[in-house]
Amino acid sequence: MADVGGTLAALREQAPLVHSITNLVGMDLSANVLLAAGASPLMAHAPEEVDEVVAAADALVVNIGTLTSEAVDVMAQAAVKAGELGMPWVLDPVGVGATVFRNDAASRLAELEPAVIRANASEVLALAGVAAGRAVRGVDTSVDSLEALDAAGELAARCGTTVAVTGSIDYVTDGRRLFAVANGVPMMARVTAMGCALSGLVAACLAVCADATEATTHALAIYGVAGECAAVDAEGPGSLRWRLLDALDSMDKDTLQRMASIDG
Ligand SMILES: Nc1ncnc2c1ncn2[C@@H]1O[C@H](COP(=O)(O)OP(=O)(O)O)[C@@H](O)[C@H]1O
Ligand SMILES: Cc1ncsc1CCOP(=O)(O)O
Ligand SMILES: [Mg+2]
Repeated sequence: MADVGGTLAALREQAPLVHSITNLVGMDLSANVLLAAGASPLMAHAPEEVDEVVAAADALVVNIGTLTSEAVDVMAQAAVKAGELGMPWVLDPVGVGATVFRNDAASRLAELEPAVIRANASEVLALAGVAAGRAVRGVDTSVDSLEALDAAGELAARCGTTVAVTGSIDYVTDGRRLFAVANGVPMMARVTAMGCALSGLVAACLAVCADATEATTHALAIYGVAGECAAVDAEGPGSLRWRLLDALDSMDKDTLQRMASIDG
């Protein structure tokens, strides 16, 4: 595997433009995480401009968190255009399993060949179709990431994509290779849109690292290490949120290499 410090350096050197079609809750944090990591965010949702923005961007993230039927069509339009241009894109299927509408939208988008699907464990189980008997009530996971490991592998093989299931340990698999990232702190799950913003960072890393599974693993490690640095002086979720932005901004390569815990 390429080194994680090299991916952070490439982010800062190349400042990839990341087109985000994301939810109303997560837009602000997503844009700020991208900026702090060295990338350049652009949130654009209008069908009239989506093709142009995709053409200008280096990567795309599509997130179904606050969905409307118009938004699903725009997301599909952007994903198809990205596919035509060979540009990598990330699907974040927020809350899949909670409603039929979300299930249909997530399945439709997953068929459009995202380079990466990044989700929590409940969402991976639901999207893989192995969540029978487990009610999904909202956007937060009710199970540990390890419980979704097999489902992640099946989903990756079925969709021909890389799947990242995040949680206490993050797992990244393309159905063949498997990496485990043991960074991050539990309090990250108490800040809304932490996962959404992470999906944007995964897209940014895809733009600077050709191997989608390695790029994703590096994004998770960079974010998890930032979370750990932020947690040192955080008094609660509010200060963790802003401290994470500062930690991303000031992260140095040696600290990242020393703290990154990647197995596989
Ligand atoms: N219990 C935990 N311990 C360490 N890190 C965690 C924990 N729960 C979530 N995280 C981290 O929080 C970030 C968001 O992941 P997650 O909470 O799974 O996504 P979502 O917000 O989409 O549910 C990831 O970097 C993940 O590693
Ligand atoms: C609370 C909420 N409701 C719809 S989208 C959203 C944000 C979810 O963010 P994350 O999946 O990163 O926790
Ligand atoms: Mg989420």
